[in-house]
Amino acid sequence: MPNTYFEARQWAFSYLSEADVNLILMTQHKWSYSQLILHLRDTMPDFEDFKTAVLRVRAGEPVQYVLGEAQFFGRTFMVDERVLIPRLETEELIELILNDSPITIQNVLDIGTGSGAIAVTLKSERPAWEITASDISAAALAVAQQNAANNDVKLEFIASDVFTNITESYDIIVSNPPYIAASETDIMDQNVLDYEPHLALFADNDGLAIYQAIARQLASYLAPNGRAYFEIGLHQGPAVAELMQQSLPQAQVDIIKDLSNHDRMIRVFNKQEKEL
Ligand SMILES: C[S@@+](CC[C@H](N)C(=O)[O-])C[C@H]1O[C@@H](n2cnc3c(N)ncnc32)[C@H](O)[C@@H]1O
Repeated sequence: MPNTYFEARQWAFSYLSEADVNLILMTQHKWSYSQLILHLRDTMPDFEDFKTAVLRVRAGEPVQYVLGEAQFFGRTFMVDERVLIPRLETEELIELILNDSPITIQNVLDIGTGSGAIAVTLKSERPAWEITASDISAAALAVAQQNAANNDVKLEFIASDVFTNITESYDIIVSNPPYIAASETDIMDQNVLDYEPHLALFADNDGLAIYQAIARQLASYLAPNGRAYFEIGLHQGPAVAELMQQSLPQAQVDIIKDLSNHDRMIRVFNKQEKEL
Protein backbone atom coordinates (compact mmCIF):
# COMPACT_ATOMS: atom_id res chain seq x y z
CA MET A 1 0.00 0.00 0.00
CA PRO A 2 1.38 3.47 -0.82
CA ASN A 3 2.66 5.38 2.21
CA THR A 4 2.74 8.94 0.97
CA TYR A 5 0.62 11.09 -1.31
CA PHE A 6 3.48 10.93 -3.79
CA GLU A 7 3.38 7.12 -3.87
CA ALA A 8 -0.42 7.11 -4.07
CA ARG A 9 -0.26 9.44 -7.04
CA GLN A 10 2.30 7.23 -8.78
CA TRP A 11 -0.01 4.22 -8.22
CA ALA A 12 -2.99 6.11 -9.64
CA PHE A 13 -1.13 7.30 -12.74
CA SER A 14 -1.30 3.77 -14.12
CA TYR A 15 -5.13 4.09 -14.17
CA LEU A 16 -5.97 7.75 -14.79
CA SER A 17 -4.64 10.94 -16.32
CA GLU A 18 -2.53 13.25 -14.18
CA ALA A 19 -5.31 15.85 -14.34
CA ASP A 20 -7.93 13.46 -12.90
CA VAL A 21 -5.56 12.13 -10.22
CA ASN A 22 -4.70 15.64 -9.07
CA LEU A 23 -8.35 16.69 -9.17
CA ILE A 24 -9.37 13.78 -6.92
CA LEU A 25 -6.62 14.50 -4.37
CA MET A 26 -7.26 18.24 -4.38
CA THR A 27 -11.05 17.87 -4.02
CA GLN A 28 -10.90 15.17 -1.34
CA HIS A 29 -8.55 17.34 0.75
CA LYS A 30 -9.89 20.78 -0.27
CA TRP A 31 -6.39 21.66 -1.46
CA SER A 32 -5.20 24.03 -4.16
CA TYR A 33 -2.66 22.67 -6.63
CA SER A 34 0.22 24.24 -4.71
CA GLN A 35 -1.04 22.73 -1.44
CA LEU A 36 -1.11 19.33 -3.15
CA ILE A 37 2.52 19.72 -4.20
CA LEU A 38 3.49 20.83 -0.68
CA HIS A 39 1.84 17.73 0.85
CA LEU A 40 3.25 15.17 -1.62
CA ARG A 41 5.88 13.75 0.77
CA ASP A 42 3.45 13.57 3.74
CA THR A 43 2.15 10.23 4.99
CA MET A 44 -1.30 9.51 3.53
CA PRO A 45 -3.80 8.34 6.18
CA ASP A 46 -6.79 7.94 3.83
CA PHE A 47 -5.58 5.90 0.87
CA GLU A 48 -8.76 3.78 0.77
CA ASP A 49 -11.02 6.78 -0.04
CA PHE A 50 -8.64 7.85 -2.78
CA LYS A 51 -8.36 4.32 -4.14
CA THR A 52 -12.17 3.93 -4.26
CA ALA A 53 -12.53 7.20 -6.19
CA VAL A 54 -9.74 6.28 -8.63
CA LEU A 55 -11.25 2.87 -9.35
CA ARG A 56 -14.76 4.30 -9.85
CA VAL A 57 -13.41 6.79 -12.40
CA ARG A 58 -11.34 4.03 -13.99
CA ALA A 59 -14.58 2.00 -14.34
CA GLY A 60 -16.13 4.82 -16.37
CA GLU A 61 -17.98 7.04 -13.89
CA PRO A 62 -17.45 10.76 -14.61
CA VAL A 63 -14.95 12.17 -12.10
CA GLN A 64 -17.37 15.00 -11.19
CA TYR A 65 -20.07 12.53 -10.09
CA VAL A 66 -17.52 10.53 -8.09
CA LEU A 67 -16.39 13.71 -6.32
CA GLY A 68 -19.94 15.10 -6.10
CA GLU A 69 -18.93 18.46 -7.52
CA ALA A 70 -17.95 20.31 -10.68
CA GLN A 71 -16.31 23.66 -11.32
CA PHE A 72 -18.19 26.16 -13.48
CA PHE A 73 -17.19 29.77 -14.10
CA GLY A 74 -14.94 29.68 -11.03
CA ARG A 75 -17.59 28.32 -8.66
CA THR A 76 -18.29 24.91 -7.19
CA PHE A 77 -21.54 23.14 -8.11
CA MET A 78 -22.83 20.02 -6.44
CA VAL A 79 -23.56 17.43 -9.14
CA ASP A 80 -24.87 13.90 -9.24
CA GLU A 81 -26.77 11.72 -11.68
CA ARG A 82 -29.87 13.95 -11.45
CA VAL A 83 -28.15 16.68 -13.49
CA LEU A 84 -25.89 17.24 -16.46
CA ILE A 85 -22.28 18.08 -15.57
CA PRO A 86 -21.89 21.73 -16.62
CA ARG A 87 -19.64 22.07 -19.67
CA LEU A 88 -16.94 24.56 -20.66
CA GLU A 89 -18.92 25.62 -23.77
CA THR A 90 -21.68 26.88 -21.49
CA GLU A 91 -19.21 29.25 -19.82
CA GLU A 92 -18.96 30.95 -23.22
CA LEU A 93 -22.73 31.44 -23.21
CA ILE A 94 -22.40 33.17 -19.82
CA GLU A 95 -19.62 35.44 -21.17
CA LEU A 96 -21.79 36.40 -24.13
CA ILE A 97 -24.76 37.31 -21.94
CA LEU A 98 -22.64 39.29 -19.46
CA ASN A 99 -20.89 41.21 -22.24
CA ASP A 100 -24.18 42.10 -23.95
CA SER A 101 -26.24 43.16 -20.96
CA PRO A 102 -26.38 46.10 -18.57
CA ILE A 103 -25.68 45.49 -14.90
CA THR A 104 -28.97 47.18 -13.97
CA ILE A 105 -32.00 45.09 -13.10
CA GLN A 106 -33.01 42.49 -15.69
CA ASN A 107 -35.70 39.88 -15.42
CA VAL A 108 -34.12 36.58 -16.50
CA LEU A 109 -35.50 33.09 -17.21
CA ASP A 110 -33.23 30.02 -17.47
CA ILE A 111 -35.11 27.14 -19.15
CA GLY A 112 -33.71 23.69 -18.28
CA THR A 113 -31.56 24.90 -15.43
CA GLY A 114 -30.25 21.44 -14.42
CA SER A 115 -27.58 22.00 -11.74
CA GLY A 116 -28.42 25.70 -11.83
CA ALA A 117 -25.04 26.44 -13.41
CA ILE A 118 -26.33 29.24 -15.66
CA ALA A 119 -28.87 30.78 -13.25
CA VAL A 120 -26.58 30.70 -10.18
CA THR A 121 -23.64 32.09 -12.17
CA LEU A 122 -25.65 34.97 -13.66
CA LYS A 123 -27.06 35.87 -10.24
CA SER A 124 -23.58 35.73 -8.67
CA GLU A 125 -22.11 37.92 -11.42
CA ARG A 126 -25.09 40.30 -11.62
CA PRO A 127 -26.72 40.49 -8.16
CA ALA A 128 -29.30 43.07 -9.32
CA TRP A 129 -30.83 40.66 -11.83
CA GLU A 130 -33.98 38.77 -10.87
CA ILE A 131 -33.55 35.23 -12.06
CA THR A 132 -36.01 32.39 -12.44
CA ALA A 133 -34.63 28.89 -12.86
CA SER A 134 -36.97 26.33 -14.39
CA ASP A 135 -36.75 22.68 -15.32
CA ILE A 136 -39.15 19.88 -16.21
CA SER A 137 -37.26 17.66 -13.75
CA ALA A 138 -38.13 18.10 -10.06
CA ALA A 139 -34.99 16.14 -9.22
CA ALA A 140 -32.82 18.61 -11.16
CA LEU A 141 -34.55 21.57 -9.49
CA ALA A 142 -33.65 20.15 -6.07
CA VAL A 143 -29.97 20.16 -7.10
CA ALA A 144 -30.26 23.72 -8.47
CA GLN A 145 -31.83 24.86 -5.17
CA GLN A 146 -28.95 23.33 -3.26
CA ASN A 147 -26.43 25.05 -5.53
CA ALA A 148 -28.15 28.42 -5.11
CA ALA A 149 -27.97 28.00 -1.33
CA ASN A 150 -24.33 26.83 -1.44
CA ASN A 151 -23.41 29.87 -3.54
CA ASP A 152 -25.47 32.29 -1.39
CA VAL A 153 -27.83 33.48 -4.11
CA LYS A 154 -31.60 33.77 -4.18
CA LEU A 155 -33.45 32.57 -7.28
CA GLU A 156 -37.04 31.76 -8.08
CA PHE A 157 -37.62 28.12 -9.03
CA ILE A 158 -40.45 26.88 -11.25
CA ALA A 159 -41.10 23.32 -12.36
CA SER A 160 -42.18 23.69 -15.96
CA ASP A 161 -42.21 21.95 -19.31
CA VAL A 162 -40.69 24.84 -21.31
CA PHE A 163 -43.19 27.72 -20.83
CA THR A 164 -46.14 25.72 -19.46
CA ASN A 165 -46.02 27.18 -15.93
CA ILE A 166 -44.35 30.48 -16.83
CA THR A 167 -46.56 33.56 -16.53
CA GLU A 168 -44.26 36.60 -16.84
CA SER A 169 -42.23 38.02 -19.70
CA TYR A 170 -38.46 38.37 -19.47
CA ASP A 171 -35.67 40.75 -20.60
CA ILE A 172 -33.34 37.77 -20.97
CA ILE A 173 -34.30 34.17 -21.71
CA VAL A 174 -31.49 31.65 -21.74
CA SER A 175 -31.53 27.94 -22.39
CA ASN A 176 -29.05 25.13 -22.83
CA PRO A 177 -31.70 22.52 -23.58
CA PRO A 178 -31.18 18.86 -24.43
CA TYR A 179 -30.15 18.93 -28.11
CA ILE A 180 -28.67 15.57 -29.04
CA ALA A 181 -30.50 13.50 -31.68
CA ALA A 182 -31.12 9.81 -31.00
CA SER A 183 -29.13 9.09 -34.19
CA GLU A 184 -26.00 10.54 -32.52
CA THR A 185 -25.97 7.90 -29.77
CA ASP A 186 -23.31 5.88 -31.60
CA ILE A 187 -20.74 8.68 -31.54
CA MET A 188 -21.25 9.65 -27.89
CA ASP A 189 -18.83 8.85 -25.06
CA GLN A 190 -19.97 5.74 -23.23
CA ASN A 191 -19.61 7.34 -19.78
CA VAL A 192 -21.92 10.20 -20.81
CA LEU A 193 -24.52 7.71 -22.03
CA ASP A 194 -24.19 5.49 -18.98
CA TYR A 195 -24.27 8.17 -16.28
CA GLU A 196 -25.70 11.51 -17.38
CA PRO A 197 -29.52 11.94 -17.39
CA HIS A 198 -30.94 11.22 -20.84
CA LEU A 199 -33.63 13.86 -20.20
CA ALA A 200 -30.78 16.41 -20.18
CA LEU A 201 -29.13 15.05 -23.32
CA PHE A 202 -31.63 13.92 -25.93
CA ALA A 203 -34.44 15.67 -27.77
CA ASP A 204 -36.78 14.45 -30.51
CA ASN A 205 -36.90 15.83 -34.07
CA ASP A 206 -33.14 15.56 -34.69
CA GLY A 207 -32.43 17.20 -31.34
CA LEU A 208 -34.54 20.27 -32.17
CA ALA A 209 -37.72 19.52 -30.17
CA ILE A 210 -37.07 21.86 -27.23
CA TYR A 211 -35.95 24.73 -29.49
CA GLN A 212 -39.17 24.21 -31.45
CA ALA A 213 -41.24 24.30 -28.26
CA ILE A 214 -39.46 27.49 -27.14
CA ALA A 215 -39.81 29.12 -30.58
CA ARG A 216 -43.57 28.44 -30.64
CA GLN A 217 -44.09 30.74 -27.63
CA LEU A 218 -41.00 32.96 -27.50
CA ALA A 219 -42.93 35.98 -28.82
CA SER A 220 -45.22 35.84 -25.76
CA TYR A 221 -42.43 35.61 -23.19
CA LEU A 222 -39.53 37.73 -24.50
CA ALA A 223 -39.96 41.41 -23.58
CA PRO A 224 -39.66 44.13 -26.25
CA ASN A 225 -35.92 44.74 -26.80
CA GLY A 226 -35.21 41.60 -24.78
CA ARG A 227 -32.64 38.98 -25.77
CA ALA A 228 -32.79 35.19 -25.88
CA TYR A 229 -29.67 33.01 -25.84
CA PHE A 230 -29.40 29.34 -26.69
CA GLU A 231 -26.57 26.85 -26.62
CA ILE A 232 -26.76 24.63 -29.70
CA GLY A 233 -25.14 21.54 -31.17
CA LEU A 234 -22.44 22.37 -33.70
CA HIS A 235 -24.58 21.46 -36.73
CA GLN A 236 -27.80 23.08 -35.51
CA GLY A 237 -27.03 26.77 -36.14
CA PRO A 238 -29.03 27.34 -39.35
CA ALA A 239 -32.02 25.25 -38.20
CA VAL A 240 -32.32 26.91 -34.76
CA ALA A 241 -31.72 30.39 -36.21
CA GLU A 242 -34.54 29.80 -38.72
CA LEU A 243 -36.90 28.60 -35.98
CA MET A 244 -36.27 31.72 -33.93
CA GLN A 245 -36.53 34.03 -36.94
CA GLN A 246 -39.91 32.52 -37.85
CA SER A 247 -41.04 33.03 -34.25
CA LEU A 248 -39.91 36.68 -34.16
CA PRO A 249 -39.68 37.96 -37.75
CA GLN A 250 -38.53 41.46 -36.69
CA ALA A 251 -35.76 40.12 -34.43
CA GLN A 252 -32.06 40.12 -35.18
CA VAL A 253 -30.87 36.51 -34.95
CA ASP A 254 -27.14 35.70 -34.83
CA ILE A 255 -25.30 32.39 -34.90
CA ILE A 256 -22.22 32.73 -32.67
CA LYS A 257 -19.14 30.52 -32.68
CA ASP A 258 -17.31 29.10 -29.66
CA LEU A 259 -13.55 29.27 -29.06
CA SER A 260 -13.11 26.10 -31.15
CA ASN A 261 -14.74 27.96 -34.05
CA HIS A 262 -17.89 25.80 -34.00
CA ASP A 263 -21.38 27.25 -34.22
CA ARG A 264 -22.36 27.05 -30.53
CA MET A 265 -24.81 29.81 -29.60
CA ILE A 266 -27.84 31.60 -30.97
CA ARG A 267 -28.71 35.13 -29.91
CA VAL A 268 -32.15 36.57 -30.60
CA PHE A 269 -32.53 40.34 -30.15
CA ASN A 270 -36.20 41.22 -30.04
CA LYS A 271 -35.66 44.74 -31.31
CA GLN A 272 -38.68 46.99 -31.59
CA GLU A 273 -39.10 49.81 -34.04
CA LYS A 274 -38.84 53.22 -32.37
CA GLU A 275 -42.20 55.01 -32.36
CA LEU A 276 -42.23 58.22 -34.43
C1 LIG B 1 -28.40 20.11 -21.30
S1 LIG B 1 -29.13 20.19 -19.69
C2 LIG B 1 -28.60 21.81 -19.20
C3 LIG B 1 -28.38 21.96 -17.74
C4 LIG B 1 -27.76 23.31 -17.34
N1 LIG B 1 -28.60 24.41 -17.77
C5 LIG B 1 -26.37 23.47 -17.93
O1 LIG B 1 -26.22 24.28 -18.86
O2 LIG B 1 -25.44 22.81 -17.47
C6 LIG B 1 -30.83 20.38 -20.13
C7 LIG B 1 -31.84 20.51 -18.98
O3 LIG B 1 -33.14 20.71 -19.58
C8 LIG B 1 -34.11 20.00 -18.83
N2 LIG B 1 -35.25 19.73 -19.72
C9 LIG B 1 -35.43 18.71 -20.60
N3 LIG B 1 -36.60 18.82 -21.21
C10 LIG B 1 -37.20 19.95 -20.73
C11 LIG B 1 -38.44 20.60 -20.98
N4 LIG B 1 -39.33 20.11 -21.86
N5 LIG B 1 -38.74 21.73 -20.28
C12 LIG B 1 -37.87 22.23 -19.37
N6 LIG B 1 -36.67 21.65 -19.09
C13 LIG B 1 -36.33 20.53 -19.77
C14 LIG B 1 -33.38 18.76 -18.35
O4 LIG B 1 -34.02 18.21 -17.21
C15 LIG B 1 -31.96 19.30 -18.08
O5 LIG B 1 -31.84 19.68 -16.73
